[in-house]
Amino acid sequence: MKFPARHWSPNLIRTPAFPKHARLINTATSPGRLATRPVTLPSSSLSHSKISTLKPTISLRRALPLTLSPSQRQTIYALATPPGKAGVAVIRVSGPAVPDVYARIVRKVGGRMKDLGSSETANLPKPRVMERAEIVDPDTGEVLDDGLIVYFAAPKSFTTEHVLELHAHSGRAIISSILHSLSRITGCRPAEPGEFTRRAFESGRLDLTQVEGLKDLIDAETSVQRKLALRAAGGAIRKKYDDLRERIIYCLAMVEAIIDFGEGEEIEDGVWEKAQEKVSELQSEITGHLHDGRRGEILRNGIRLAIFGPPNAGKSSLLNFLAQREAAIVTPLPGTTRDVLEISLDIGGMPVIVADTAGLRKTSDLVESIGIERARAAVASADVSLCVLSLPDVLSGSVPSSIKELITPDTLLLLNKTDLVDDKQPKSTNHSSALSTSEHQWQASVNTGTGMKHFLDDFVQVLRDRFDIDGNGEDREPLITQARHRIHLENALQYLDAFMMMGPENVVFAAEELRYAAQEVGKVSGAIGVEDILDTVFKEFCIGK
Ligand SMILES: Nc1nc2c(ncn2[C@@H]2O[C@H](COP(=O)(O)OP(=O)(O)OP(=O)(O)O)[C@@H](O)[C@H]2O)c(=O)[nH]1
Ligand SMILES: [K+]
Ligand SMILES: [Mg+2]
Repeated sequence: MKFPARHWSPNLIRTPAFPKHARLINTATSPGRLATRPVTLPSSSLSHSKISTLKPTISLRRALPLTLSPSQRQTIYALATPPGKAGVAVIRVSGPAVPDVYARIVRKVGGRMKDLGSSETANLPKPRVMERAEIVDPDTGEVLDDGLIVYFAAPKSFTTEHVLELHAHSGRAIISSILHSLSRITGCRPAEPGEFTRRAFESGRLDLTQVEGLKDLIDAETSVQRKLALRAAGGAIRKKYDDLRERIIYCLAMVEAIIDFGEGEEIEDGVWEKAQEKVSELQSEITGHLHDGRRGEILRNGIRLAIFGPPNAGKSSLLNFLAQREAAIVTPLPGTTRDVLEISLDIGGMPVIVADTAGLRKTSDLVESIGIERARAAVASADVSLCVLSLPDVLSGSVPSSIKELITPDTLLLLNKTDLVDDKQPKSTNHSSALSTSEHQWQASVNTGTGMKHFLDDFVQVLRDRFDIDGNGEDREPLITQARHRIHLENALQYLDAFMMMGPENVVFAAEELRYAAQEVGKVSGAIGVEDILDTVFKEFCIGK
């Protein structure tokens, strides 16, 4: 079979914005879209075993969006700890002017006064060793604070540049005098939000999933979030995306071998089929990740739990019990709660955003009816819903059907006010088929506390099971923890789908699909440097990180 000459193929690429409707553009007139380098193949005939050593046209190395060489860069500084009165404040300085900064504003306690103003004569301290030092005004030599300093020599630092950390006492006047001193040293300027981390990324020390993990680690409020973030920051997620990308590139290498040599001529038959087989494996794997019930994203952002039910069932009382404070108004008047009240809680180590809602009933009150609409919307958008009913109402069959309709097998059901039932034995609610559909139900009394410990323990376990928190093993760890990852994986899948629809006669276009798929996966880790992705990721950071 003859294939078109391939020399034009790198110039013809499709705009990723329209994956379904191919549009060909020329990279010669649209520079920077896709860089490819030619395949170097051994001149002898190829066999399957040799294909694995092929160098495909996408570099496996991280594309560095570095624009300035380290020596051209400015030195940045920022307060790395929260501002305010505290024992210690850390001011971080990173960049080529660090030796100068050290020479001019650090003075060893008990040591000789240094020749202020000359970096040439600066004796930089031993890296990674904390030293007691005075921090002084660079012009007057006035002592600003007595603290500690630690120096990290390039490239063994977070940013891979020279880094100096000044550990001072955290007080407003001390911090501002040190920052002001730094501003007077040539080449130094205040850091932008996330700029230290951005330098770490640009130097290849961190990839984007690690950057996001770092941000999440700082923001983590529960142990589940911390574990998830630590895994990302440690590079476990990066490894998985790198692996996916390398496997796509392996398929691309096979397809490119066909383009260059033509099946049946110099390479064995069946290479096309082999590539299709591998791509189909990738398709189902990615589909599996996309159908993860948004576990990673939910655990990262918080499980949305909606409490709903008829008026006076004790929904707000339950919210207050979970929050351990009087967060919501509780009165004997039905229709007390009108708006959705959301509280973020740590429940059994999990981040849960609990929403208390207005009791559902027919009403002519305008405000209440808006509240009820919002309640329904909250239930519809929740990850987990918990229906509270009063047990006496259930036993007397007075639960309205409009509420029973909302109860599905996934709905958690708390039958409250057991204290109002004479016989304290748990009651069978089997006579109400709507209620028995719920797989998880408890009987308790929020007011007296009877049954509440059991409810809470069980409830935590249901959440842990539902979000697979105790599941062991790498495979159980969610791969997608950000909406951004999902978008890139969905795009990659579309390109793989497009590849699978092509026959060997379209081998050149098929290769392009794989190239795009690899590129999409690469965007997750930042292996493909796309400015707008970088800006979105880094703008979420605060200054000093
Ligand atoms: N006896 C008894 N009363 C309870 C129990 N739980 C809540 N109550 C009472 O039931 C009344 C209504 O409680 P709320 O928590 O305001 O009920 P709600 O479901 O939020 O009501 P709305 O906001 O009006 O829809 C209050 O007087 C509570 O003290 C319970 O376990 N036993
Ligand atoms: K009430
Ligand atoms: Mg209420």
